Order: sequence, then C-alpha cells, then structure tokens
Amino acid sequence: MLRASSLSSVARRAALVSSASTSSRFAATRAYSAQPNRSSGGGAGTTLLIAALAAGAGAGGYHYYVQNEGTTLPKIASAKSAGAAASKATEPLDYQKVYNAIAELLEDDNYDDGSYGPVFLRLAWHASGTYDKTAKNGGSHAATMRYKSEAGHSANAGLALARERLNRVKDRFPQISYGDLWTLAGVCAIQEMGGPIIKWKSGRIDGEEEHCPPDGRLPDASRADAQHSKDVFYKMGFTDQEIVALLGAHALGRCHRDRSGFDGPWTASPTVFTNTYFTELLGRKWVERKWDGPKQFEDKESQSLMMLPADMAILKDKEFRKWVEIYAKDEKRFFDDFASACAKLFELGCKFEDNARVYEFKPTNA
Ligand code: HEM
Repeated sequence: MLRASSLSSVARRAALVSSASTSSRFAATRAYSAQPNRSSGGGAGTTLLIAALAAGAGAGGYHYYVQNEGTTLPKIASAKSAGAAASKATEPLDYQKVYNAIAELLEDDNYDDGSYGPVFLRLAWHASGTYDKTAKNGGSHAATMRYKSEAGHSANAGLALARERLNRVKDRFPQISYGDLWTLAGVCAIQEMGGPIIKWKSGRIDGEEEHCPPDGRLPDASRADAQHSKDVFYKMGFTDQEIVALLGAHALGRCHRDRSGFDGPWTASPTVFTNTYFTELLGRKWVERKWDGPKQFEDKESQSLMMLPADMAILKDKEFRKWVEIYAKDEKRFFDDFASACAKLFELGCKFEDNARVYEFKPTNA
C-alpha cells in the first residue's frame, strides 16, 4: 500500500502518465487508486463445494470444485454446460465476444488498485512460462494449472483468484479451452490497460494431469544474479532483448505479502501499461527496504515503489541494461517488442493447426 505522504504526488504523476504517454483508448481505466490493498489472496480457496455450486448456478452454469490446499480447481463441467458446448460445437466461437466478456470483469473498486488486469496477465504468463524447449513440454497448451500439482507450485500462489473469476467467462462460452481462456485474458488485460495489440491464436486443449510440468521452471524473484533470469528464459527460447521487454510488464500490478511475500507496486500507475518500469529503474535511487519481509528494494525518495532483487539484477548485466535504456527512452519500441515477445510467450508449446487464424482484438475502450 502506498504510504499517505506519497499519495498526492503519485496521483499527480499517474495523471501525467495517462495524458502524456498513451492514447485515449484506456481513458476509462483508472491510472492509480489510493485504495487500501484489500487483497482476497489465496483465501478464496476455502470455497466449499456447495458455495461453488451455488455461485456456478447463479452464473448460469456449474463448476464442480475439489478442495485443494488453499485453492479451488474446476474439475468437470456439468451436463448442462457440456450439453450447451455440444450444441454449439459446430458454431465457430466469436473470440471478440469472449474478449469483451473478459474486459467486463477487469474493473473492481474493491480489488487491489481497481483492476484484475495485472493478475490475469500473471496467470497467462505463469501458464505459458513453464515451457522447456529441450524437454519440449510445459506451456499453456494443456492448461495444466487446473490441477493440484501445478496450482500448488509456490510461484502460482494467488492465481486461483484469477482462474475462478475467469470461470464466469467459461460459463458463458463453455466451448473455449482453459488455456485459450487464460491467454486471451492476458491479451485482454494488456490491451485494456493501454498496452499494444497482441496477436493471438486459439487451439489449446484441456490436457491431463500427467502433462503438468515439474516445479521450479519459473524465475525466482529473490535471485540477484542476471544469469538466473537468463537461464530460465533461455530454456523457453527467449533472447536477452525479449527477456527485458517481457519484464516491462512489471509496470503493472503489485506484490502481495500473502502470495509471494514481497510487497508493493513497481510503478505509480499499476493499472496502466507504459514503459515506466524502465524509467523508474533508471531514474530513481533504490535502497534495500528495512523490514521483516524478504529482501527487496524501495525508492529512497518516496519509499512507495518497489523492485525485486531479480529486477535490480537486470541493471548489472551489460546486455540487459542496454535494452532497459532503449525502452526507457522509446516507449513505441518497447510496445512493439513487448507485443512480439508476449505473443511468442503465450504460444510456447502450443500445437496449433497449420493454418490457425491469427486474431487481433479491438479494445473495448478504443
Ligand atoms: C525474472 C522474471 C520475473 C520474476 C522474478 C517475477 C516475479 C514476480 C513476483 C514476485 C510478483 C509478485 C506476485 C504477488 O505477490 O502477487 C510478480 C507479479 C507480477 N508479474 Fe512478474 N516476474 C517475472 C517476470 C514477469 C513476466 C515475464 C511477466 C509478464 C509478461 C510478469 C508479470 C507480472 C505481473 C503483471 C505481476 C502483478 C500481478 C498482480 O498484481 O497480481 N512478470 N512477478
């Protein structure tokens, strides 16, 4: 949560960001809110079967959930949903309609900084970033985070919240696979928060638990060496330039003590997609925060923004730093490079048909 002393300057800054650096497309998206961080965290996992059924029924469909160490997982669709899916199976899905339905779920004044966008994007990234190009497995194709073994990886703490919210869209469009739904939610989040258009393909399937990747494929935020990030992202098939571009997503959202243990936002406008992650990294003096949590950094001046050890690490590597400087100066270049790297991320390990259509969605606030 931002400390009171910094709120007015933060709010002013967010207004500047929204008027100066991005288009009117996201004018409806709140730049920053001084809302207390009322995270609902992983506690959502205590949902009882009966409550889940009731909620599902209210939304016009049913999800059966299994109790699962702090998370709830959709297990099977009901006969009603399956019947609806079968009857519509021959109709091609209008993915722009699905996109619009996800967009309707983004804003909520009672959640974090007013938007589920950041956590939707994190879900899409964690569903995709398990890909290993040598083992040729992992990635979003089989949506294996539906299963306890992957949902329970510590890196995925808090993501049940995003999965459960997106089940409302699954109820409306039962024929979409979970992997398509989660990655489309990532695309929608980026675009609706003012980011670039991300090309997207459909065709992921709901795979089996045996397809779950092993734990440990996602980056460890406490690692202060750039080599760790390189090792993790090289396994997915990314270059140094793509890694830095992807990390620019930390302009969005925040860390939560009840999820990762870290705390706070990287930028003063965590619901607006900008190149601010790079300008903040270079433009502020970062000092170690004195607190009872894991090692992280705070900006010396306002003590309201944070960086992870893994964020600071990219300043120490010559090649990484070169791209931080380029993206800090050139937001258009960042948007273009992020759009390519992100589309690649969401397609890792996917087995699309050869002639699979490439979709580009129209933002709802365009
Ligand atoms: C070295 C690589 C990375 C590390 C170590 C890292 C680590 C983290 C950590 C610790 C959090 C806080 C989670 C929480 O407490 O809720 C976080 C949040 C987030 N990350 Fe990353 N991340 C990395 C790369 C990425 C990439 C590639 C993307 C997307 C392309 C991304 C998008 C996000 C977003 C949007 C959030 C905010 C989530 C929210 O507000 O709920 N991160 N990341």
